[in-house]
Amino acid sequence: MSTAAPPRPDDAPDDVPGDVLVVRDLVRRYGDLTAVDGVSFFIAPGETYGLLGPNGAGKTTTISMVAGLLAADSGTVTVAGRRMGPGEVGVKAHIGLVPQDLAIYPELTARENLTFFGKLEGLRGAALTRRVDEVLDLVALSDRARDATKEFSGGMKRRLNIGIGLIHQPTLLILDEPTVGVDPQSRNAILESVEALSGEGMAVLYTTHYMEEAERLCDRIAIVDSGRIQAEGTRGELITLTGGVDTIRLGGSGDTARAATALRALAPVVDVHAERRALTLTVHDAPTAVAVVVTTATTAGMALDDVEITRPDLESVFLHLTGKALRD
Ligand SMILES: Nc1ncnc2c1ncn2[C@@H]1O[C@H](COP(=O)(O)OP(=O)(O)OP(=O)(O)O)[C@@H](O)[C@H]1O
Repeated sequence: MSTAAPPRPDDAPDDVPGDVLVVRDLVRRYGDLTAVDGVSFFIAPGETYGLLGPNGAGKTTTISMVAGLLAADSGTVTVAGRRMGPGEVGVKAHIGLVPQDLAIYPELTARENLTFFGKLEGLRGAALTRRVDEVLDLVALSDRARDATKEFSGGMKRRLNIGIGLIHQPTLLILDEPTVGVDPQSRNAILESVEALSGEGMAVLYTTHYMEEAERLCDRIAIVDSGRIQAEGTRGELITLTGGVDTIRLGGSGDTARAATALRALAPVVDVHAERRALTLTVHDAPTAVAVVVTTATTAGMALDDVEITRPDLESVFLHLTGKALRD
């Protein structure tokens, strides 16, 4: 299905000194399955980088290797200039990992949980209290700080889980599908927290299978499938891979055949598909072209009752690159 060449294949990333994370040629096999198959990317300070792909694409396996929880079969991970390797405690101190599974104590309050994990990270006294307050604020749980977390909603527990990952002020925050199964209010709070952290200069590695989240949060996005980065870039760069054409659907009655002929002659129009009561056009830059399209169709004798513009999104990019839908 894929026709366009990906802008950045899995060869060496064009990282620069000062990048928070540099991943080169990571490979991880489980028996015959290559779960991660030569993944390379980098993240600059203040950048949010997304791994967008369906379940089983290899996202969790990749971040487990980045966080030093899982050994790679080959490839390297460098965080804040230091190579991840066995026993590399110094490197791990730069990383805040927020796993999919919750790691909180239900009998403790939110504040007690954060204090406990803060102590594990070596924080004490006033610095610890100050950091716990900051984190409670960041994940929007200040007003529930004294409540036992067993009473929290799933979304609030997720937010606390993120707070725990942040307690030691990591340079790199890794979030593994942090909004799966949470209520819309918590989801929004999570997305706002990530935006705030990024605004403060934190580098974020964000995995998701939600296109909308990748589009909203990520400066650059890697489209991941079958253990490989199929394409990488900004949202705009990725969308050009689909050919960059939009769709305008004209619904109505009248002389659709004559309208189709007139529309085909317009410069922005790539193709016209005619049905009895509708025309579907592929066009360049639909928002600009729509006025002349409507005028031309009307002048040719079509009475319009509906005009709909569809622009390609990351879902279209994924489909274009892999031949599959992002969500089954
Ligand atoms: N411990 C393991 N043993 C065997 N196979 C595994 C193991 N962990 C992951 N896999 C396989 O590796 C592939 C990638 O899994 P991974 O969890 O990294 O994907 P993912 O993109 O994070 O998806 P999900 O969001 O569902 O976790 C899948 O085919 C999965 O079944």
